Amino acid sequence: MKLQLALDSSNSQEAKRILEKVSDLVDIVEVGTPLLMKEGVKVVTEIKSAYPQLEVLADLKIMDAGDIEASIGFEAGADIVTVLGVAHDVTIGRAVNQARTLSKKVMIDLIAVSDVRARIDQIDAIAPDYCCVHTAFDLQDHGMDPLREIQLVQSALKRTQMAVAGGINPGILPDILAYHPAVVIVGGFITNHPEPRQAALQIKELLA
Ligand SMILES: O=C([C@H](O)CO)[C@H](O)[C@H](O)COP(=O)(O)O
Repeated sequence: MKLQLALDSSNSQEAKRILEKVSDLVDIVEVGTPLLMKEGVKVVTEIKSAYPQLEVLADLKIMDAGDIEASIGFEAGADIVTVLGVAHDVTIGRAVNQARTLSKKVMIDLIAVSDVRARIDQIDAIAPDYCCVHTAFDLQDHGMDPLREIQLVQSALKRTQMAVAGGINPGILPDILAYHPAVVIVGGFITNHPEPRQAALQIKELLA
């Protein structure tokens, strides 16, 4: 099981300071959407060259032009790019083809997919690398319970591995781990913690 650290700060200096403290504890570094929007894909290049041993994910949340936009992330140095599950199948397919050509990976983000039961089979048929059950930032204080969706997705996926994201902390993590996700994505619990390394160690202990 991999730990992905989501760097969602809109300031790359701050994001890099946190990464420096925990880089040995994580498997995948996510250059988050706010950071990409603010500073661009050059941050992906900078992080990949500073930490070549880590996988770097560019959270591009691609919605159209799957091959063109995936290439932008891959050419910047990303090992993985994200594509929205609400995008058309052809968009997902083009991003996945681009990833296959370059020996890279695609993670599909299920954020805002209304009928997950129906959509998950269609996405799995395209065989991206990961499919992420994602509780949106904006819904995290709305009492959302991701476990039903995690169970549904885990039981439906045949060709694709499951990732889980959105407000993950040590309170909910044991319940999530019961469904054996391939990737656990943690952002704010680590990055907003007064001691990010302590927070990451707490998560690592639970993953072990
Ligand atoms: O993808 C994310 C969100 O949509 C903002 O772009 C976050 O990286 C993801 O939710 C993980 O962060 P936390 O919810 O703070 O753990």
